[in-house]
Amino acid sequence: MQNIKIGTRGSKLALWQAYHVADLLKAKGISSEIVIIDTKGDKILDVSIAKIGSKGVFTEELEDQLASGAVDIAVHSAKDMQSSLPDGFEIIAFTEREEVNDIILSHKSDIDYKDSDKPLILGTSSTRRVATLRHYYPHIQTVEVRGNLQTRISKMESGLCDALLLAYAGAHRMGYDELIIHKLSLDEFTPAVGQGSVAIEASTNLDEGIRSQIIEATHHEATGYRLTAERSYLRVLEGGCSIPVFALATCTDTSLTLKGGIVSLDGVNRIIHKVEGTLQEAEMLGKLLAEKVLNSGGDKILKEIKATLNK
Ligand SMILES: NCc1[nH]cc(CCC(=O)O)c1CC(=O)O
Repeated sequence: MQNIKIGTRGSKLALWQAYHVADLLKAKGISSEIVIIDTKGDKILDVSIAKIGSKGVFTEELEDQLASGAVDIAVHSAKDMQSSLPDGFEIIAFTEREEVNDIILSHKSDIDYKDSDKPLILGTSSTRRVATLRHYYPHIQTVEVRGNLQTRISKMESGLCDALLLAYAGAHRMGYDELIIHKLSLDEFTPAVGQGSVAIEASTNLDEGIRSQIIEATHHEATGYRLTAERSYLRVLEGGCSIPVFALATCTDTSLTLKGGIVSLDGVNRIIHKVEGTLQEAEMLGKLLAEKVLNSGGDKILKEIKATLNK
């Protein structure tokens, strides 16, 4: 087996993910090396992702390297991946998912976000989190904080906000467990599609033997079914990471439950539905959920969101 070249962004979280994949490969006796690639999303730090346009800001440059064969696979946060990949690329594996919750992270341990008498400023850059806060906790003020986790924490320390609203997976992987002061409920803060899993992307021209060995070493089957359902939902909503849609699939050995919906940017309208079926129906369940959400007012919310973001 040749040495697998793993393409990744250079942020600390991206490198954690790449080394995680390298470890999974190594456990099956496959050697690899990590190749760092700069992306547009890494370079443009002063414009919100929602404004750059989410399509491929973190993936385009990686795909160029996959296409040229300079790297064999690219590793991404599954959450940051478009629901439909450009022709010639595919996700070949999803690693076992981490806990999917959103969390509040702060040096101040006395933050009670449910107490509407206490002013609170939360830093986040996700439209889903902002809209969800407006829906459940309208007393909380939000401020946009971008950049990697280390940058966000230093912005918080310099007083931009009291706390950060983040994914548990990223905070945990970066070693910030001690600063996690609240774990948010999955019913309120239903996560973004794919949150907590690492996706492995390849060119459709990747050698079949190499491809199957990589899958064998890294793919987690239950996570795969869950993300297939969630991503199928996202594909219909055409939601990149800038649109506040959310979905979370859970599964047993045979069955799959998919809950998800959409929330208006002002937080006023939040629609959520649940569908159930077998693991093999994952793709169909995503479409079924999308149909339910769109038919119960989601179509109107989606239209409003797109009109606002395109302004
Ligand atoms: N959008 C940025 C991003 N992409 C993946 C993670 C965290 C790790 C994960 O959810 O897989 C984060 C940070 C965050 O949302 O707090």
